[in-house]
Amino acid sequence: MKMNELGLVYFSPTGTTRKVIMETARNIDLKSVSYDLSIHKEKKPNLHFKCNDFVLFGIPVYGGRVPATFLEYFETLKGDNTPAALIATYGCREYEDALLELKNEVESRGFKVIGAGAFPVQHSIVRQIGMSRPNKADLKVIADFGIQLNRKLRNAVDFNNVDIQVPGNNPYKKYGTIPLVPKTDVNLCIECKACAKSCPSGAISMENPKKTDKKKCISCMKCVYSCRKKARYVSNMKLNIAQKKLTKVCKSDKTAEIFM
Ligand SMILES: Cc1cc2nc3c(=O)[nH]c(=O)nc-3n(C[C@H](O)[C@H](O)[C@H](O)COP(=O)(O)O)c2cc1C
Repeated sequence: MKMNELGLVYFSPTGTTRKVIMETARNIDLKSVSYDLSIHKEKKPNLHFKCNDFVLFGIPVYGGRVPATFLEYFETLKGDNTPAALIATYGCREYEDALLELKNEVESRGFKVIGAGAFPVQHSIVRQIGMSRPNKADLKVIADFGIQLNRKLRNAVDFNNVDIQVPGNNPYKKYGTIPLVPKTDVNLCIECKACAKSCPSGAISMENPKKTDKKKCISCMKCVYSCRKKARYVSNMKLNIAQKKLTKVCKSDKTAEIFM
């Protein structure tokens, strides 16, 4: 099949999903165009792809699901029987219904899923879990995923008979609320507004970046990671509770699962 362009459509508040998607893309022989949907946009970009494009969709798993904020951008997403592959990164607990939900969402908008991968990585809330993952060995597995996709694209005449199965249940898990809204240390904050500009859900006030709308915050931790003054933080008490809970259910040595 003569292919055109590689579209990278992803949500990556703390950068891990981006790392995984880039490593995959590096092994696909197509010119790529990135759509980072983890930056709040009042106006949604038109995400229209042709039948000979290839699209990699990348998400972090939130509560066993696709982040709802990412799906808001799907209003303007359209494929034309466009081949696509899915990447879900997760913090070594479980990815539950996330891959199945992502597959159903993209296929209902004109894409044909030809491969998928679930990759355990460092947990963005409790960083001791899966610390420093993806590591060297993980990156090798991720690169190999890209190589397999590239081979599939080169060898196929069409993808009509491809039927990738991924784990998960439908109805999906209910979205839970995570009571971890980062705060601002007013003594460290210099009001540079970097957090407000980069918040994926527009929860931080542009006029007063020390103010966070608790209802809009999705606890993605982007503001905590991106504040150069380290003024954004989650209270130690709440973090300790999360750490205790998550340490029991996460396994830092989980391995990647590839569906081809
Ligand atoms: C709000 C929230 C919910 C999460 N839920 C899960 C989960 O259900 N299972 C899991 O294993 N990891 C979970 N994680 C960890 C992330 O999936 C993981 O750290 C991911 O790689 C972060 O991606 P990013 O660096 O691209 O933002 C969650 C993280 C956040 C912030």
